[in-house]
Amino acid sequence: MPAPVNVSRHPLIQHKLARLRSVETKPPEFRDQVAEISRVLLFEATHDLRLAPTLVHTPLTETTCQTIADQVGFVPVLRAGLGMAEAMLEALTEATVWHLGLYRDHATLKPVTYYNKLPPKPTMDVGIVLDPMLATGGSAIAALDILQKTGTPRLIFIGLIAAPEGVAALQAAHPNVPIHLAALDSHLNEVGYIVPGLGDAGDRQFGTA
Ligand SMILES: O=P(O)(O)OC[C@H]1O[C@H](OP(=O)(O)OP(=O)(O)O)[C@H](O)[C@@H]1O
Ligand SMILES: O=c1cc[nH]c(=O)[nH]1
Ligand SMILES: [Mg+2]
Repeated sequence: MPAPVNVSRHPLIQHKLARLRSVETKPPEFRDQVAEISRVLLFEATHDLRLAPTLVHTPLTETTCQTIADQVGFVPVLRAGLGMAEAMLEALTEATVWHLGLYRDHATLKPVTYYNKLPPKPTMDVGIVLDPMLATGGSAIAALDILQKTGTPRLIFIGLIAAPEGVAALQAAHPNVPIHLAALDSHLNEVGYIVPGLGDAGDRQFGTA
């Protein structure tokens, strides 16, 4: 049985997705919505990180609190994953960021790697691949293949919008990797775009359309 696919049911996510999808939404607001949705998804996706007891002095007394014991590495898939990583770093400031440059060839729809800042050996307990769009699944699979080779013990994928075709392909290639999403859409169109989707997530964040 593959790891679960979690599609957030949070009303705030639904509300913000409406703005994200709208063709009227310009890059500044688009980036804000990517950031806010990403932070909520991070909270959901990291619900089972390990904790360790830590002694804290409050103004009144000493008390034992819990702090995150797992070392987390974010792997944003450039370009579109960048906004997700920045937002998540604000929530989990101790995380490491491993940039991974992939683009999808327009003719073949296959991913092409152009930048890889991942470590050769495992340095983190949990590696989280970040890419807003899971379309054919080729880019997410390639990112997880590369991350898996580092020997990072626990892997997670967080995306904003997926097509059923991408989810099926990712589950087949990486059955142990949980998938966290804001929305699972209807299908891919004839040129591999998610429908209804939001268009090109990189272009809409950075104003390059
Ligand atoms: O599931 P797939 O079919 O592989 O498609 C998804 C990929 O396409 C987009 O990247 P794009 O190639 O547009 O690069 P960009 O982020 O630089 O715009 C998106 O951010 C994913 O990385
Ligand atoms: O719908 C899609 C598919 C791939 N990449 C995007 O940015 N959007
Ligand atoms: Mg793009």
